[in-house]
Amino acid sequence: MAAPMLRWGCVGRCWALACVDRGSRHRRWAPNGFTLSGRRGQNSMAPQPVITAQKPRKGEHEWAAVVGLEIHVQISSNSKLFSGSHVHFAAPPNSLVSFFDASLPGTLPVLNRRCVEAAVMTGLALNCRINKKSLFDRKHYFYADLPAGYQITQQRLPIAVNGSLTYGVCVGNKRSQVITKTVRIKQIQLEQDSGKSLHDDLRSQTLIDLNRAGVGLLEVVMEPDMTCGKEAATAVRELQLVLQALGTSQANMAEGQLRVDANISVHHPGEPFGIRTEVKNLNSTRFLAKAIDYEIQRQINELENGGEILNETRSFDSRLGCTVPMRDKEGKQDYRFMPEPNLPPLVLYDATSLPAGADSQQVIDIDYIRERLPELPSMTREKLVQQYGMLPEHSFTLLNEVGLLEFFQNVIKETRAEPKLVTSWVLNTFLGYLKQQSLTVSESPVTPSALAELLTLLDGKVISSLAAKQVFEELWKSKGKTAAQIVSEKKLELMQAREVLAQLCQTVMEGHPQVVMDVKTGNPKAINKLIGLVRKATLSRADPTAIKKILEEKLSS
Ligand SMILES: Nc1ncnc2c1ncn2[C@@H]1O[C@H](COP(=O)(O)OP(=O)(O)OP(=O)(O)O)[C@@H](O)[C@H]1O
Ligand SMILES: [Mg+2]
Ligand SMILES: [Mg+2]
Repeated sequence: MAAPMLRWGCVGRCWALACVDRGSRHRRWAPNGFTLSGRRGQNSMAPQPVITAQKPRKGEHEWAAVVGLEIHVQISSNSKLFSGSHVHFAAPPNSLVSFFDASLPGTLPVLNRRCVEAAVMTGLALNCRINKKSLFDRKHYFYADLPAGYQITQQRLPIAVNGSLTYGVCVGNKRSQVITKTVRIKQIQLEQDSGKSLHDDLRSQTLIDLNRAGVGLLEVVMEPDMTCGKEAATAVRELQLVLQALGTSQANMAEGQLRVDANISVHHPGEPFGIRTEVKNLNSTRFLAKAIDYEIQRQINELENGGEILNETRSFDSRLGCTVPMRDKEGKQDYRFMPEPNLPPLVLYDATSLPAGADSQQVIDIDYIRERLPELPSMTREKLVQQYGMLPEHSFTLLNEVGLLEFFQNVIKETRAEPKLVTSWVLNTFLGYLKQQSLTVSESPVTPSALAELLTLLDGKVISSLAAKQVFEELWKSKGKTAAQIVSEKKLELMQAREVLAQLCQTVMEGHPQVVMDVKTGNPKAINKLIGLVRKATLSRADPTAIKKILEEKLSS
């Protein structure tokens, strides 16, 4: 059979794949669990819009893709889940290892209260039901960086279940439309991280660093409600913002504090879900989206060619942009789960079950935590829209770019300019410069105070908007100078003196009698030419509205 030709196309609001076989069988894939003919795939969450621009051509069949994520989140805590060892990124190898972390016989786990509180906070923020009783289990597998031969996790009864995460996907030509989606959270479980294996190919050795062994993790397991890389990446970004707002994890993907395993399958709409593959350890949202879209395409391709999908773990090769089978985990693992004998059930309380006179240091009160939850990103965005009249998509950009919201709020605090003007400058000019030079907000040469001063000058009509752009460019180049200094050095103040402007208008009119005649004989648009000439004579330092007013007066007299 000839290899099928794979074609990508953007159908309306999300990328979709059309898989076209030159033979008689044509199939195509539509995002969101919907088929291109509009029927919903199984198990999909709350109604979501059908995303389709074209109907399948005659003879074409459809594919639906299904994506479910397992996310390992490193809990922000000074010490490990069951030992007092410190947690610190990039410490010298094996410098943060207690006897328990190294699984020395006779050592016992002591549960870290902070990790439990973090799990409860995260569960509540993700609308989960918090189990007042949860259990710890041993999950066995053999790997050199797991000295006990098992990981302590919560397989039978996890701490939080049945939640949801709502996220907004920005779509459209200018990403100017926000579609709200929800993914169900199956469960959140507390578990230990493993150590790290460092392979030294030169000496054919594997070195083990146990600093990470026993660090507290939350495994967030999502239901298979997503359908493409973009949705998954956006959901993960939202989760990251939630965790950071709660302070339960720094969720820095580059430092391994948030790692994603993506489960992916494809099926024909109306049929049961297909066999899933699991792409392990994705540590950036960009790679996550790429890996998922590649894997969907690969599976369709495989099935179209008469092949089959194996229930296997794969890894993403970011250099080649493809997924490859992982050699170390072939076949279905038998984890031989068993109850952890050294840890009693974890019991939590709420207002109704809290024993009278309970020592608050000894118990965890779910309601106490719920009442103290900080503001979550969805609320922050809502406030931005209400307080500043901002478009929803702008509130998404402000939160998504690291440090941008704080920058914006500092500018607002220090300027007299209207919030709309600040929003436009921060999101267009400032962010545009950052992107062009691949800089982060914290690396920006322009401080919030400098931009605030510039916008105050613009708002007060001390400078024109054209001059403001010039001042911004100077601010960017000449670190340390204030906007006022640049305005005065470059003589960019708006020309305010009416007599001077009137004189300039008079000179321009006298020099261009034909244009004057055009305006007077019924071509009002010709006045723009005169305005342009006066502005040029003022080196763009005059307010075009003021010029227009003077010219109109003169032309009508
Ligand atoms: N047919 C499917 N297609 C895509 N994703 C699926 C499918 N069925 C289940 N999933 C997703 O696979 C994940 C299963 O995770 P879970 O932790 O329950 O099991 P696991 O992957 O077998 O265990 P482990 O934690 O050892 O990786 C969930 O995120 C779920 O949404
Ligand atoms: Mg799992
Ligand atoms: Mg898994």
